[in-house]
Amino acid sequence: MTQNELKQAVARAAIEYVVENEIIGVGTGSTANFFIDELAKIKHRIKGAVASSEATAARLRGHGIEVYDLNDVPEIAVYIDGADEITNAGAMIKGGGAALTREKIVASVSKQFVCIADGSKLVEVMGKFPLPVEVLPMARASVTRALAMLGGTPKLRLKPGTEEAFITDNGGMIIDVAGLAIADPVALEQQVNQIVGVIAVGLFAARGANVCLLGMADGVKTLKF
Ligand SMILES: O=C(CO)[C@H](O)[C@H](O)COP(=O)(O)O
Repeated sequence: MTQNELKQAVARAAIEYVVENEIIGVGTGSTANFFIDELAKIKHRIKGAVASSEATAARLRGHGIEVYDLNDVPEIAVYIDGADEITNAGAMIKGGGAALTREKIVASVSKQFVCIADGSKLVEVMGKFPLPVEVLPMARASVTRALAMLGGTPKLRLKPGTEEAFITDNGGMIIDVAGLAIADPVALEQQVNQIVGVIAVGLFAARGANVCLLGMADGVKTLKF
């Protein structure tokens, strides 16, 4: 099976977690895109969705799914999103698609977080995937220095094919920190959150996943945390 087929399989399996007549939290990335395409098939069974990025909002609307402003939605029954890495305790690195801040906000008001990922994302210790940190542009240099003190190698994310900084949906920049072996994800999440100028860190540990649907060659494996 290709990686895309594994992603499609978990996207299909995630439909079982969709709560009828509710507003669904929807993540960002290629796996989330497969999920949106599956969600479109049952759109008459949901009220609508809250999107974690402009790209996700556009794809949802393209399928005729109503997109709600989070400010008008006090609580979300379930949030479904991918991950760049996930541990067998449900902690994740997210933000490869630069949507980490909105993803974290939507996840924070969701009763259940269902992570959908191909099996290659399951790791014992996170950090092989560079940790994304969204920062206010004026704090780019000071946050980079502070992140270097944590032992990794921070690097400003650039717009593909250019020397210009990548700008997020929120007007922030992303610093990717390579070379961290994350022994204590909750402690590191707290530490990075305390750096002045950080908008959000792509470590989802204090609030990790409740369920992970992992796409494996022999089928979808469900992990519950
Ligand atoms: O956190 C994310 C976007 O900010 C994605 O969930 C993560 O990057 C995984 O992406 P994909 O499903 O394309 O492998």
